[in-house]
Amino acid sequence: MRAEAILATRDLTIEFKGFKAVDGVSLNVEEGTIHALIGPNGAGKTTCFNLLTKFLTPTRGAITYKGKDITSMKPAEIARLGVVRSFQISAVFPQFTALENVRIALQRRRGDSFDFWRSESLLRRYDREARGLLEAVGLSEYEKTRAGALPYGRKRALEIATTLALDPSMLLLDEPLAGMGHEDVDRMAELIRRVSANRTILMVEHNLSVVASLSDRITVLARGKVLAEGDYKTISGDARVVEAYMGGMHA
Ligand SMILES: Nc1ncnc2c1ncn2[C@@H]1O[C@H](COP(=O)(O)OP(=O)(O)OP(=O)(O)O)[C@@H](O)[C@H]1O
Repeated sequence: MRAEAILATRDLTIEFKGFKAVDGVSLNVEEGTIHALIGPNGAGKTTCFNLLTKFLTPTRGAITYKGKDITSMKPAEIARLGVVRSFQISAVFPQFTALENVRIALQRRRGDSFDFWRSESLLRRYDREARGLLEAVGLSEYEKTRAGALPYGRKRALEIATTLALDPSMLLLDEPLAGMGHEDVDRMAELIRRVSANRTILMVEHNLSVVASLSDRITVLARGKVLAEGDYKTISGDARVVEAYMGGMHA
């Protein structure tokens, strides 16, 4: 039996001066799954992602989260509902340590004041939870390292930790593996799998082998439209998908 759609779009469309970058997309992301959005360059993945995360406003169509219409909400409003975009929203402060960054994110979730220079004792209360999150993303040994000094892959893991600090029920990941070497790719893929427990994940990702191993469901976009949808076996055996990727793939 199929799970319920937690995030859904209907006829989602955005036009830039008459050009439809996303054209009539209807998506159903099921609760508790890892759902990937893939497609050749220029397919409309980033634009679609920006629509879902409310960084762009659609020309037409609707987006619902848990049955609630979120089409005209702002990123901060959907974050309060539990839909959080990693990387862009979860800014990491380079001058603070990994532990401090997670503490600040926890403080933000609680809505405490930002004047952390005055409230060292208050922040100590978050230490235990922050350490737990650092451990969850494999960064325990880096807790005292300034975020700016972390190696690239570790920095992105820290971004995941600061996002998890907001306790999202749905995590939207924009190319989580971009720019990573093999070792970091494996580590991040494992991390995504781990944090997907009790959560829904939607990710735009170019690394097809990781998409294949992680995703429960994949939507293939091409020229702004949904070309195919299904598990990896289904979409990789679809001649239209193979054709759309020819010449445009960078996995
Ligand atoms: N603000 C904009 N104004 C005009 N055209 C845009 C705008 N944003 C995106 N486009 C166009 O929409 C199309 C889809 O772009 P988008 O970046 O969403 O594709 P993508 O699938 O994410 O590509 P890539 O894999 O290269 O990142 C492209 O042709 C792009 O040039």
